[in-house]
Amino acid sequence: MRSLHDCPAPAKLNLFLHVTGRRADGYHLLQSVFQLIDRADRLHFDLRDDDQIRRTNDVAGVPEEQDLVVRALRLLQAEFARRHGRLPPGISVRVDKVLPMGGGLGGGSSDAATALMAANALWQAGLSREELMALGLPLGADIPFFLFGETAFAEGVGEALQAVPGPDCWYVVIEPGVAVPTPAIFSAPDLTRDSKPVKIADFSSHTDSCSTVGFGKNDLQDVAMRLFPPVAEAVEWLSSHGDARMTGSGACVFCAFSSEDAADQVLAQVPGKWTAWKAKSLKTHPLMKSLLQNQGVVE
Ligand SMILES: C[C@@](CO)(OP(=O)(O)O)[C@H](O)COP(=O)(O)OP(=O)(O)OC[C@H]1O[C@@H](n2ccc(N)nc2=O)[C@H](O)[C@@H]1O
Ligand SMILES: Nc1ncnc2c1ncn2[C@@H]1O[C@H](COP(=O)(O)OP(=O)(O)O)[C@@H](O)[C@H]1O
Repeated sequence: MRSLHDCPAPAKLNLFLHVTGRRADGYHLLQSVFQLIDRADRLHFDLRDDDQIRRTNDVAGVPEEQDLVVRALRLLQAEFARRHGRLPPGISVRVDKVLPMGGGLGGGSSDAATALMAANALWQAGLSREELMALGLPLGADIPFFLFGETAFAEGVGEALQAVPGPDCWYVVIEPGVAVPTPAIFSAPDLTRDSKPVKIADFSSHTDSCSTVGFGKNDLQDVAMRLFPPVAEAVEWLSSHGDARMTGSGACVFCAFSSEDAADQVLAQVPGKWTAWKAKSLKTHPLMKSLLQNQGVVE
């Protein structure tokens, strides 16, 4: 197998996100439920005749050397060399972006996770899911979740993951048109940093219907709304249709619905100044069966 084309890198939503403390190194301790949804970037991988890792297309705002995909592939290539005493062939990768950057949808992290899964299969590198998660974590706190591949209750900085049944919902997502830089939110003096820890069972008892998906809150939302008024505007508008909240450190805002029709009705009313779309919750990562478990990889 020399190629893997059209590999999805799905987005995530943080159904709630609590900041419960701060580590000695300044990173914040979180509790969150990460939900995969069926809106995705698409990545295409081709083995090369040399040993270079190259991105073949332009991605606005992301130079090749900084792309999490390129950096993840180079990390895995070095790990392969450490284990096998030789470099595996290089990879040319094309990254077709659909997910907005700085949107709180985890696009960059998901791209990197998909790249790790694809290269692990193309090189037959044989790393386990846990080994890939450990390799990806230094590049981004959300990368382990995408490799975990199912709805997860996350703690720590997002690396301590436990599977949890998520609600089966349709989501309307609004892109407010700003990119929120994560550091700006975490460094704000008025950020809530002392939310009381919750238990998985507290969340699980709220997952039977989409109207009760509003367990907890997003502690990053008030700061994001203050610093980025378009986020506040989108939250206010969507709140008139349900329990609207921001995902991650923003900027995207979402609301859950129990049917596609209900989502369509709200989507049709979203003011034209915003990009908005609907997405369905995913129980598992679309590459989970084929790549992560190394079963029947499709070329
Ligand atoms: C908060 C989440 C929830 O999913 O937001 P999104 O990125 O998805 O919006 C993520 O955990 C974000 O993780 P990640 O995307 O790796 O954050 P980075 O951009 O590396 O973090 C930028 C900066 O934010 C601060 N930071 C980040 C994560 C964290 N748990 N505590 C922090 O204090 C640190 O100062 C860090 O240097
Ligand atoms: N492949 C990539 N896709 C998106 N962003 C990337 C990528 N590689 C690096 N980045 C950087 O990561 C930042 C965060 O992007 P992203 O993960 O999409 O947002 P968020 O963390 O808010 O969900 C971007 O602003 C960009 O500078």
